[in-house]
Amino acid sequence: MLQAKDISYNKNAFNIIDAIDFECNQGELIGILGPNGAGKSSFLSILANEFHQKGNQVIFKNNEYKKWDSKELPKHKAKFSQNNNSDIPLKVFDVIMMGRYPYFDNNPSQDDEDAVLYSMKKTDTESLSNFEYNHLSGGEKQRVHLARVIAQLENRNSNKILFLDEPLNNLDVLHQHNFLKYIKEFTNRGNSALVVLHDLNLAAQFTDKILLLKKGKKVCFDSPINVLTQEIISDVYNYPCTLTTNPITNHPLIIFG
Ligand SMILES: Nc1ncnc2c1ncn2[C@@H]1O[C@H](COP(=O)(O)OP(=O)(O)OP(=O)(O)O)[C@@H](O)[C@H]1O
Repeated sequence: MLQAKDISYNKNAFNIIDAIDFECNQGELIGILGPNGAGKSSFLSILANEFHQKGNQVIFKNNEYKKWDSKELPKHKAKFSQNNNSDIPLKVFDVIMMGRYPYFDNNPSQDDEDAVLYSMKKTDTESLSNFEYNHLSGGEKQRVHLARVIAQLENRNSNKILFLDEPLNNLDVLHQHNFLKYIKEFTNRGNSALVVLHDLNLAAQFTDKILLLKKGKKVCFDSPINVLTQEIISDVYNYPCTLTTNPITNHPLIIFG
């Protein structure tokens, strides 16, 4: 559903992304991992059509982005970015409703209201609905923006894609797990998700494949069991680690130190 070939990105003669091939199939939850500065956010932005460079070609559902109708595209793909505006003088409900702007001109329909209610339920933000967004804690603000992107893709289209850049920042353990469970449910319905993560153990538990980056280059792109090895992880992160098996989930469990 998403193909990218030979993707590069340079700024000020610095190779941020260096000739990466990438493919995401329908229904996959792919983790993008790597140390600080590896190029994860930049690569996600290229795949999501936010950063452009001549020669890069990204095909989404058999079409280049430029061939898509600009009003239709936001109903098939949504992106959660790391740096969301932290000062929005609106109630929480209205901030989440921003995700529905592609669907209406002046007044939201019942479908739009339902999509907001659904996304609030999935992010545990229902009780915040009437609160001033600006008064929320960091983790609550994060959940509101996650609700906004969930609401954006709440429609009858099939084969949708979510781009999530560090969606778990500021979330406590309950909300981290609940959000990833929701993303798994979303991909199990035939949609796809690309998620930049720093927590390797959550990546081991929830993703189908991991793209591991270092200094703008692809180190490997494979199933978690093949990527999360002691040799690869201690080398890429430049820190010693031990691999064992999570006794509850049976997924790889990485212990650093
Ligand atoms: N406009 C720019 N000009 C020069 N360098 C840039 C620019 N944008 C990003 N970079 C550099 O590109 C590299 C990759 O940045 P990016 O944000 O994609 O990394 P990341 O893997 O997401 O990092 P982190 O885990 O710290 O969020 C960094 O070294 C960053 O300093």
